[in-house]
Amino acid sequence: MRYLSTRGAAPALSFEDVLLAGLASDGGLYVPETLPRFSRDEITALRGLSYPALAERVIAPFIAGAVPEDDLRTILEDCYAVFRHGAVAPLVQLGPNQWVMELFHGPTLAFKDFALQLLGRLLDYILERRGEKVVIMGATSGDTGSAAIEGCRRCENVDIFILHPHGRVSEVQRRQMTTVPGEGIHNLAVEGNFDDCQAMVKASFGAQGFLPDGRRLVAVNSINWARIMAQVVYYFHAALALGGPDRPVAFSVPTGNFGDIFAGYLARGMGLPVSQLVIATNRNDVLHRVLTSGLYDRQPLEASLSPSMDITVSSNFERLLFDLYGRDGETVAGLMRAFDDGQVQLSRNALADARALFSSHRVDDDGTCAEIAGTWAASEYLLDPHTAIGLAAARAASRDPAVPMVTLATAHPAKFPDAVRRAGVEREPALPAHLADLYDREERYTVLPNDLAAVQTFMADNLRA
Ligand SMILES: Cc1ncc(COP(=O)(O)O)c(C=O)c1O
Ligand SMILES: N[C@@H](CCOP(=O)(O)O)C(=O)O
Repeated sequence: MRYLSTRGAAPALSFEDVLLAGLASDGGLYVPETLPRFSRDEITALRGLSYPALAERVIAPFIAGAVPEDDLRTILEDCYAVFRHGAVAPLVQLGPNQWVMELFHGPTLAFKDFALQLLGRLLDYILERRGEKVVIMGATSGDTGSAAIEGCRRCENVDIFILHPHGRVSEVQRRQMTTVPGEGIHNLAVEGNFDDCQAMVKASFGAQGFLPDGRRLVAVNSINWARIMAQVVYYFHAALALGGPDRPVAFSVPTGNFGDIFAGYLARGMGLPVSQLVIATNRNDVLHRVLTSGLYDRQPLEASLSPSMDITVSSNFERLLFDLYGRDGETVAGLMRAFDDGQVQLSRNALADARALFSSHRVDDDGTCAEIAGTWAASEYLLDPHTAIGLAAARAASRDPAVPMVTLATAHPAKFPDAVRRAGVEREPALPAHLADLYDREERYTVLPNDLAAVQTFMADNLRA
């Protein structure tokens, strides 16, 4: 299996090199040259497998022998053993054919653990084999940061630098990142927003000369292909649990960087009968606007009750554009240049194809609170604000009522107690036991100006030997 850059001008790489590369040297994102395809019988044969065994079957074609079978099995078993629910990703029914898949039973209480537990272990394994040290640089609007730190903190061969927008993540999210002890772990609170942090990460991948000793950056954001690959698995898990492949399943996905829903798009491309993919956005609705009008444009970022989705430059949309434009890297590079300058108008064909693949819905803060309150009143089920957006979009979507609709529950409500309170729900969401003393732990982070040179200087000065 080889991986191609969406901008067509970087060399094709193997899985191992893609894992370590993050962003392609031409600024593009890596995607597999061909998508593995499972027949209906092959999907049927996946029924009843444990989560790690299912993960092994789904991702083995992408890893393509970079990790020997037995080692991959051990890695996957270790990854999902740390989840606090026997089903790993349990499904909860909230109404007729209305389900949520709880993706928040990992160590940091968000869906990011599914991929970052794996990414950390794969990195550890491969860096040890190569005898190499790397520098992890990531941007977070709240959840990727703690999941990356938790997934990678035991890796001997990495220093970790996570940029978050100062004052724009929830207190629980911040404490989850900043209370993890470790000499090689650095949290940088940037006086800007998530887009600024993400732009600094991408710029740094493009010019890594600021790092001493020829060290290289590795990405933990969903620009790293391994993140997306791991997220494909839970679409299979849900569909198989609800009667697939004999029955189609629909998904509603709270969306920001377009990584999670892109994994669903890939699952469909791999043969899973996915009848519908609903893009659920908050007020930062670039993806809803592009599907509505075809105009992919940059708008100012606004803070919302769902801070993890406060993103206006949606990285993985580029991976979809690559497919929508016939996998023509030069065209995608041109589109991304135009987007960087302000806006892109999708062609009539690309827009029609995008609309055939996805529907979309925008939910503002009032709609988020109404969904949290309504679901609590109807079912005594507590939603976090991101999942609430997904569920509100699932209810609003025009759909076949005979097809199960699964909303991805991307975070635990205890990460966002303020939003739950604002929704008028009196039940205080409790943190699980392993985080019960989170507010007593000592925090460590550095506030930096919204300035690339300041961030890069801090990184270079604080690398371990
Ligand atoms: C809780 C939560 N829900 C939804 C999302 C959106 O996921 P994606 O960026 O993959 O679209 C994020 C972060 O990205 C998140 O942290
Ligand atoms: N919502 C994310 C933002 C980063 O997205 P990623 O999936 O590309 O890592 C977060 O919580 O940090």
